[in-house]
Amino acid sequence: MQAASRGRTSRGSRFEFPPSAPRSKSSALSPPTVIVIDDDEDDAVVLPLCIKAETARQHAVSTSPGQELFTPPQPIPQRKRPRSDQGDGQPSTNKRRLSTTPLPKLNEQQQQAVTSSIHKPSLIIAGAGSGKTTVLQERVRHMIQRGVPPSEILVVTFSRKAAEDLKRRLVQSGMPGADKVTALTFHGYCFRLIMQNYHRLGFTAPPTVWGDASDIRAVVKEAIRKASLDTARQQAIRWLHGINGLNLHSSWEDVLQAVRTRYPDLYARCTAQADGTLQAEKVQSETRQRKTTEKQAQGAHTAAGKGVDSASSLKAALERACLMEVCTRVYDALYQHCMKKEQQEPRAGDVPGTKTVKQMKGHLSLCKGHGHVASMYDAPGDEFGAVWRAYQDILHSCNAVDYDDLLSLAVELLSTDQVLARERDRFQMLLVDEFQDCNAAQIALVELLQKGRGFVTAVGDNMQSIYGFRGADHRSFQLFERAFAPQTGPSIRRPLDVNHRSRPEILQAANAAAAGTQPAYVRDKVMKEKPFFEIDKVKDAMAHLHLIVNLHDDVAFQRLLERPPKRLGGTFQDRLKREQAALALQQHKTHVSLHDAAISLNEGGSLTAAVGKNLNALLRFLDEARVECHGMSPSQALSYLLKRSGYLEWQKKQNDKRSKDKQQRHQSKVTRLQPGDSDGSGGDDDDQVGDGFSSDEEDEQSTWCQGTAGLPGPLCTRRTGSGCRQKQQGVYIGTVHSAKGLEWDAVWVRSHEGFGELPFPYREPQDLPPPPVVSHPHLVHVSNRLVADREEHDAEGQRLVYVALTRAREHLFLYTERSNFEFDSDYWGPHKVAHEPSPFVRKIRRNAPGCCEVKARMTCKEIAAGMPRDWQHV
Ligand SMILES: Nc1ncnc2c1ncn2[C@@H]1O[C@H](COP(=O)(O)OP(=O)(O)OP(=O)(O)O)[C@@H](O)[C@H]1O
Repeated sequence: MQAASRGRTSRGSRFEFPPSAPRSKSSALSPPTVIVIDDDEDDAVVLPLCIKAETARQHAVSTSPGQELFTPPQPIPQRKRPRSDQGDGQPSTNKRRLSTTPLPKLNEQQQQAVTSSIHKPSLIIAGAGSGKTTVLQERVRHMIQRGVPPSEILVVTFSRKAAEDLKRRLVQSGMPGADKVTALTFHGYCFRLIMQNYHRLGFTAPPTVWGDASDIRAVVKEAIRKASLDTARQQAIRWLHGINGLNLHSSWEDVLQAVRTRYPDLYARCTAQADGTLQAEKVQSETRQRKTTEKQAQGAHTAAGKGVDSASSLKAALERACLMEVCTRVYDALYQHCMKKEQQEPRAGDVPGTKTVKQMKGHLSLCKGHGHVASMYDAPGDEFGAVWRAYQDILHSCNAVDYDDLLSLAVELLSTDQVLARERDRFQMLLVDEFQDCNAAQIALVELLQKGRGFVTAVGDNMQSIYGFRGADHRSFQLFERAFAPQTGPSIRRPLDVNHRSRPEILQAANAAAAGTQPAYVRDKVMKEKPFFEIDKVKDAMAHLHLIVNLHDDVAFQRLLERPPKRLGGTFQDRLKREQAALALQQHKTHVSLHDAAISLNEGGSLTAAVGKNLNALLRFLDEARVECHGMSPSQALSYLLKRSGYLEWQKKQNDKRSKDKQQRHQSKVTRLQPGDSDGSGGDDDDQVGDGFSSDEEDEQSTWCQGTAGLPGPLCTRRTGSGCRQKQQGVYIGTVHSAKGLEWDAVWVRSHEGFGELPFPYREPQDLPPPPVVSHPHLVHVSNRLVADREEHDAEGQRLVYVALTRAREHLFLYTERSNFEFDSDYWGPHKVAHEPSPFVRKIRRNAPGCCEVKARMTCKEIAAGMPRDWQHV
C-alpha cells in the first residue's frame, strides 16, 4: 500500500488516499458506491453511486416494517449509537458488533419491548437494524432478573451463527446463569427432541439425519424407481389382461399366478432359474465365466439344495425369479424413461406429470415445509404421492430422516400429551427470532409450546422475509396474533422505529432498491466453493461413521461400495440392487437395506472370487468396527475406521502423487471434523446442531450421526467454512441468505443483472406439486397455497436486495464487473460475457439520487485507499 495522506469524514473517521488519487469528493469513498470492475485492466472501473459524505450521520433514521420502509427516512432523534471507534476514530473490524461490544443503552421503545410482561405474548415487528435481536437478548436478561431459571428459557433462531452469537453475548454480559439458557435453531431443537423420543415415532434406534443434497437426490431417484415399480405392476396386469380376474389392485402374487396360467414357458424358465441352472446368465464375460465355474457350481448346488430342503423356500425362490422377470419387462423401460428425464433441466413446455428428480426433491421439501405429510397425497394414481410414500419408506427402512422431517416429526411428538407436557415444563419461556421466515411446521411448534399460556416473544420484519420459496408462511405474524391474542388482547405488537445500524444514506439506498417496480430476473451462474460436507473425502469419512451406528444407511453403504479401498464395481452394484428388489418382493416389504441385500448375496455364494472376497471383507470390517468402536469418542472412532478400512492408506498413496500444499489442504479438511457433545444431553455444545437450511444453498453446514451401542450421540460435526471464517480477521464472503441477521462495517454487494434472483426460479402453477387430498392430522394452520404468485416471488427478490444492503453499517459498495468469463462447456467453452448493472442499482440512482453518487471508474488503489487505514491489509 502506498504512503497516503489523510482525509476526514464528517464523523471524524480518518481515511487515507494515495498521493496520486485526486482528493475531490468523488474519490473519497462514501457509501453507497457502485463499482464496476473491468477485468481487462489492472485497475478497477467504477460506475456509481457515492454518498455526499457531509450528509447527515448524526441522527437516527426512522424505520418501520412494510410499506413505510419505502418512504425516505425522516431524521428523528439523535442517533446515539456507541460506535466501536477505537479511540483513534477507526471503525471496528468486520465482525458482528453484537459479539464483541457491550450492549447499547436501549431507547424508550426498546426498553418497553424488553420490560413488557414476560407472561404475555409479545410480537415485535420492526425494520432492519432497529434492534430486534438486541431486544431479544435483553429480554432474556430481563427474564432472568425477574427470577425465571435460565435453563427454562428457550431462544430459537434461524441460523446456528445467530444462536451462537446470542448465547455468547448473553454469557459475556455477565448475567449469572446465562450459560444455561438454551439457544438453538428450529432444526436443532427438533433434532434434540427427536433424539430423546425417537422410540415414540417408531424408530428402533436414533435415526440418522440425511442432509446432503446429492444424497437426497439419490434417494429421490430411488423413490421414483420404486414408484415406477408400482406402475409396472399395473402395466403387467394390463399385459395379462383378464386372466384369473386380475384387476389394478391385484398383488404381485396374483400376477405370478396369472403368468403361470398364460405363459407356462416363461414360468418354467423362471423355475429353472430358481433351481440355479440359469445362474450363468448373470455372468457377463466368457473369461469371468471360466474363472468362476467352480464357484457357480457350488452356488447352484447350494440354491438347489435349499430348494429341495424346503418346499416353501423353493416357492419363494421361484416367485422371486418369476416376479423379477415380469417386473423387469415393464419396469426397465420406465426406469430408463425416468432416468433420461432426470438428465434434463425442467423446461417450459415439459409434459406435466413426469417430474424430474430435481423437481421432485424441490416439491417434497416445499410440501414438507408447508407441514404436509405423505398420507395427505393418497389419491390413487397420484404420481407425486406415490413417490413421496416410496421416499419415506426408504428413509424409514434406513432408519433415517431428512432435514424437513425434523420439523414435522417434532410437531408429531409435541402433539402427544406426554411429550408436550414435558417440553412445556422444561421451557417456560420461548423467544423466536426472524419470525417472518417461519413455515407452517415452525409456527405450529411455537403454537404447541405456548398455546394457552403465551409466554412467548417473537421478533421479525416483513421486509426481510426471504424464505418464501421454502415454504415460509406469509401469514406468520397474523397466525401468531390469532394464536395468542386471547392472552394479550389487541396490544400484542410492539414497534421499534429507530434504525441503529446503518448510516441514513445506506438505509435510503436500501429502501430505494426495494421500492417501486418489479425487478427483472436473469439467471446467473455462480461459481462457488464446494460446501465442506460435500467434499468427497469428508463424505467418505462421514459414511464410515454413519454406517457403524446405522448399518441400514443405504447412502453410506453405497458410498463405501463405490469408494476405494473396498471398490466394488458397477456390475456388482447392479446385482446388489436386483437382490435388494428381489428380497423386498420376497419379504413383502417396500424396501430392504443394501446391507441386508449384501449379506444375502454374500451367503448365496454366487459371486466371483474377487468380488466375493471384497464384499466379505467389507461386511466383516463393519461387524468388527461396530464392536471395536463401542465406547469410543467420535473422533477416535473416525481415526480407527479410516485406518482399519484401509482408507487412510489409500489416501496416503494418493497424496504421494499430490503436491505438498495440496496434502496440507486435505489434512486440514479431515481435521475439521470435530466431535460435539458426548452425552447427548444437549449441553452447551448442543447448539452446534445446525439449522438444516444449509445443505446446498448456504455456507454453513451441519451433519449429524447418532450413537447406538457405545458411540456418543449426537455427534455434531461442524463446518469451518465461511461461517467460521467470519470469526477470523478477514473478509466474509457469503450469500445474502447466510448474511441475514448479521452486520458489518463495510459490505460489498455484487450487483450485476442476477442480483436479487432467488435460489429457485419462479414456478408456474402447473410445475407445482398437486394440492393435498386430505388435511394434516396435527397441524392447525396448514396452507394449501404452496408457492406465492409471481408478484410475491418478485417481491421476495426485492427483499433479498433489501436484506443485503441493510447489512452495512458504514460503507456499502455495489459493484458490477463490466464483463467476466462464464463457463459454457456445451457450446463455446469459457467465454466473456458482458454484465449490466442490476435494475436495483438503476432504482437507487433514480429513487434516491440525493443519497449516493455514481462513479464511472475507480481504480483498485482508490478503492483500497478509501478504506480506513487498519483495513488496508485485508
Ligand atoms: N439503543 C441502541 N443504541 C445504539 N445501538 C443500538 C441500539 N439498539 C441496537 N443497536 C445496535 O444496532 C445494530 C442493529 O441491532 P440488531 O441487530 O439488534 O437489529 P435487528 O433489528 O435485529 O436487525 P436485522 O433485522 O437487520 O438483523 C447493532 O449493532 C446493535 O448493537
